[in-house]
Amino acid sequence: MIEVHQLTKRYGDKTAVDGLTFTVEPGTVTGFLGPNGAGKSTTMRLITGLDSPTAGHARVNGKRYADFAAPLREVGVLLEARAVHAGRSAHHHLRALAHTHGIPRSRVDEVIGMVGLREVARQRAGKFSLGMGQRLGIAVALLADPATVLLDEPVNGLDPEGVLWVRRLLTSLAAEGRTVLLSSHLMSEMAQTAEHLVIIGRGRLLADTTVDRFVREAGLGTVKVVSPGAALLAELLRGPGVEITGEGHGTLQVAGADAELIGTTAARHGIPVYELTPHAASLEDAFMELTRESVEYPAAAQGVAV
Ligand SMILES: Nc1ncnc2c1ncn2[C@@H]1O[C@H](COP(=O)(O)OP(=O)(O)OP(=O)(O)O)[C@@H](O)[C@H]1O
Repeated sequence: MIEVHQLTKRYGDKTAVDGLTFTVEPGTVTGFLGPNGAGKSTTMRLITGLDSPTAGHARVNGKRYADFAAPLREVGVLLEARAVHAGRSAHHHLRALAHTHGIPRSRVDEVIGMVGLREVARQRAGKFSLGMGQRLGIAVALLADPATVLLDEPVNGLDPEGVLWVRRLLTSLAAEGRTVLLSSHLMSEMAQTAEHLVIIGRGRLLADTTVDRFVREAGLGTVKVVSPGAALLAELLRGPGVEITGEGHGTLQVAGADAELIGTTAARHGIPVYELTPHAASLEDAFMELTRESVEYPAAAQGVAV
């Protein structure tokens, strides 16, 4: 389990992490989301002892990272891929790490196989593609078979097969009862991999919830209605919080009312309905809605004063 309590990190005038409190439970993949500059990498660095907090603390399984006798065995970390000596081979790099941490050599071959680098394990890592570098970084994180895994943008540079592989790997690590914290800007990927979400903006906690609940509670879903009585139905449905578009072609897009309410209203007034199709919002829609105010570097919208 990862516990972050009132964690704060200031760099001069800049508060990168601001009184952050959350817990990452074992057994599920937790997605760590936030716009650029929100403080995700800083938080991960604080959890893994690469930086020290200005205030508050972060603990893994009840201990500060610095207090672990063999941290690699407790927490596997992928923060910056390619932090490998370019002249070394993947095999050499992993063997050196295994040697200094008392990990058996057989485990090196095992993780090389797990991450799919067997063919290139003896080549210099400096020649690796971005995706191969990511795979090596993941191999390092898993080398000591840790119970907690933190991965910052692990699918960065991976091809679709690689992305699918990371997804399966992370879900299986969580299913084994491990604690998995994953950051990624790829919302569709996050929606398929993570079960739980911690979302931050400008260093502060914005949401700590499940993916399903987060998307549902964003209330951005719409219902498509096809009816010869569309205009009358729209009139009946209109009210506070209900937004209706697309009238005039017998088709309505209704936001703020669910299919049950729409169907019941139509039935009560004897209006025939040919189609009633709910469209759930995506994680991306819900994320954009939540973080609209917290975007550190907003893109200037064309023709709109910002
Ligand atoms: N060493 C540092 N010195 C000064 N400011 C820093 C330092 N590290 C991070 N920051 C600032 O702290 C804020 C949070 O940065 P961080 O890299 O943690 O965000 P992030 O959520 O990981 O962003 P991204 O999604 O772009 O990777 C940013 O404004 C960044 O410029």
